[in-house]
Amino acid sequence: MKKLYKHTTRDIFAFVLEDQRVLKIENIFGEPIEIPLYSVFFKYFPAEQGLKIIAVDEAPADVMDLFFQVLRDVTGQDYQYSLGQVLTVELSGQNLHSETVSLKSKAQKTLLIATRNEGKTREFKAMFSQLGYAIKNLNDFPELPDVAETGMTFEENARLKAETISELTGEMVLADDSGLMVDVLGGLPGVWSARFAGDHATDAANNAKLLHELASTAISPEKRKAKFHTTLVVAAPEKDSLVVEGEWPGEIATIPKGDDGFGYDPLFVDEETGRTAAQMTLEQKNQVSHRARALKNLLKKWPEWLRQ
Ligand SMILES: O=c1[nH]c(=O)c2ncn([C@@H]3O[C@H](COP(=O)(O)OP(=O)(O)OP(=O)(O)O)[C@@H](O)[C@H]3O)c2[nH]1
Ligand SMILES: [Mg+2]
Repeated sequence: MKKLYKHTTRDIFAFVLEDQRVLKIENIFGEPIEIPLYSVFFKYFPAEQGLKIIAVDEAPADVMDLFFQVLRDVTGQDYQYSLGQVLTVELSGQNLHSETVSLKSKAQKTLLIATRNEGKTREFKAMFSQLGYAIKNLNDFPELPDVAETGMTFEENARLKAETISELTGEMVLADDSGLMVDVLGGLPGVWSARFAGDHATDAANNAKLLHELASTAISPEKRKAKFHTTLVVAAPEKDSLVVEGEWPGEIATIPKGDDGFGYDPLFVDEETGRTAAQMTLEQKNQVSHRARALKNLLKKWPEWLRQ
């Protein structure tokens, strides 16, 4: 039996079920779906014996309704869902036709991030693997130039990095410009975070300078309020770039704590938990960080932007 679920407003989309098993997911032309549009929302990870579907929250309500209709048919279970939640559904091997395996390679995409910072890249790799994307950075392309960060704002610098590399490669490119903003320093080091203690400064030198700057002026915790900021820009040929932001509130510790992370992580205390970012695992930091929040905002807008 072949069952067609036709999307009400986007008629390129259909889910095809055979004998109540997920046989394949294809568009109305019978082609396997490999467009990234909804793969951002619904990701199919064939586990060894089954299929794991992760639905990220920001799909339009009518798409979610369709998705749940399919899930109910396939599993016989009623899944509850609320906005802001990430839903993971695992279907057992017997429910699946082996053809689903080919979906993975079709859906697997690579995204180039215009950064040479391996700390950022590690975080993006973990976040994007949830969405079925592999990540490359500029260290994988030694022939590509360093883009000078001559802007005065995070957005200007992120645009410079994303748009320059996209023009040179002809590919869609994501760039991150981020930094630490300390209240009592009027938002510094800000866009100069990587260069606070001078060009090519080490993380240790930047951290030492920050502690030095705060030593006399900011004794009490209220005076040490700060936030991490990220601006993400996605650039692609012939498109206006997509720009989103994310912020993480906290304060600056008086001594470094923790060994994980990079940059100012040992000095940045998360407002909620009182732990420094370097005392968090990668997974914990990726739940709350400025970068994670910016990515969440990106996912809200990305599919619509890709369709334009
Ligand atoms: O402790 C930290 N945890 C973080 O999560 C974080 N995110 C940013 N930063 C700091 O801000 C600079 C960004 O500057 P930035 O965006 O120009 O990046 P970058 O120069 O290191 O690499 P690139 O992406 O430009 O190649 C970085 O170097 C760090 O000092 C962080 N510090
Ligand atoms: Mg930089």
